[in-house]
Amino acid sequence: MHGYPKPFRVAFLGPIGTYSHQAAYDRFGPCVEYHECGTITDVFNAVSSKATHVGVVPQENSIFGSVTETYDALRVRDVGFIQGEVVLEVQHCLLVRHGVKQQDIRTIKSHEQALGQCRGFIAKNFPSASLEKVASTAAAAEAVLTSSDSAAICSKLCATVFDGLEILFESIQDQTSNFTRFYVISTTRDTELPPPPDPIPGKTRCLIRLSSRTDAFPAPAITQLLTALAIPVSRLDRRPQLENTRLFHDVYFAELGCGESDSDAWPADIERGIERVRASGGEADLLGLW
Ligand SMILES: O=C(O)C(=O)Cc1ccccc1
Repeated sequence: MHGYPKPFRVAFLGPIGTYSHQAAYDRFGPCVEYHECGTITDVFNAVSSKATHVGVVPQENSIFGSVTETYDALRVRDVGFIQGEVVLEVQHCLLVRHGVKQQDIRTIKSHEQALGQCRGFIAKNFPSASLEKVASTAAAAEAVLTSSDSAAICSKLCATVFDGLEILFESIQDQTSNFTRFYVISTTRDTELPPPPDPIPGKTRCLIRLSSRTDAFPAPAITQLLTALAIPVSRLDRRPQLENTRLFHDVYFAELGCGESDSDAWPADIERGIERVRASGGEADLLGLW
C-alpha cells in the first residue's frame, strides 16, 4: 500500500445518501475513511491519482442496464483495476420539501439511471413534468430542499440524511425487484483490500477490454477476437473508441466467469486467452479479476 495516505480510503459518488454510498458501506463498513466525489468520473480520478485506495462505481442495473459513464471511464488506459463487486437492492422513492404536494411538481430530478428505472411511474403520474438529470440521487434530494415545485427520485434514506424532506411515493421503479451492481476499483492489481464481509476463496470473474488493433488490416471483427479468446463470455458491452482513427471503431468489455472449483487455473487461462487475442490482431487488457 506504499504511496497511499492512511487510513484506508474509499471514494464514492456522493453526497451521503446515494446508492453508491450504501454499496461502499456494505463492502467496507465503519472502519475506513470515505471520500465523497461529485461524479463517477471523479471517483475514477480519485483512484488513479492515489487520493484513495479504492473507489466504488455503479456498473449495471437490472432494469435500465449498463452505466455509460463507468464504461466510458474504463475505455482509458491504466484506469484502475476491478477487485470486487457489490450488489445492492434499489427501491426508489419520490421525495419533496415538506409541504410540497403532488400537484405542485413541475420538475423531477435524479441521476439518469434512476430516471430511467422509473419511466413508467413518471409517465403515469407526472406526464408533463420536465426531467432533470443531476450527478446523483442524493444530489437531487439536496437540490429539492430549496424548491417548491420539484421532486427527487432517490433512496428512502435521503429523508433521514436531509432534514426537511418528506416521502410522497415509495417503491416507484418499473419492476418491484431492482438491483444495481457496483465495481470496486483500485489503482493497481496489487492494492491490498480489507477482507469482504462474506469472502469466497479464489477469484471467479474478470473483465477484459477488447478492440481491433488500429494497424491491423483487415481489422478483425469482434467475433474473431472472441473466438481467439476462446473463453465463454457472460456479458459484453460496447462503447466508441476514444482515439478514433476508423469510423465506428469500438471498444468492447467482456466479462467472464468460472466456477469456484476452477478458480486456481483461471488467471493463467485468462492470460493465455489475452495472448491469443493479441496474436490475432486485437488489443486486449485485463481490467479486473475478482
Ligand atoms: O445516484 C446514486 O445514488 C448512485 O449511486 C448511482 C445510481 C443511481 C440509481 C441507481 C443505482 C445507482
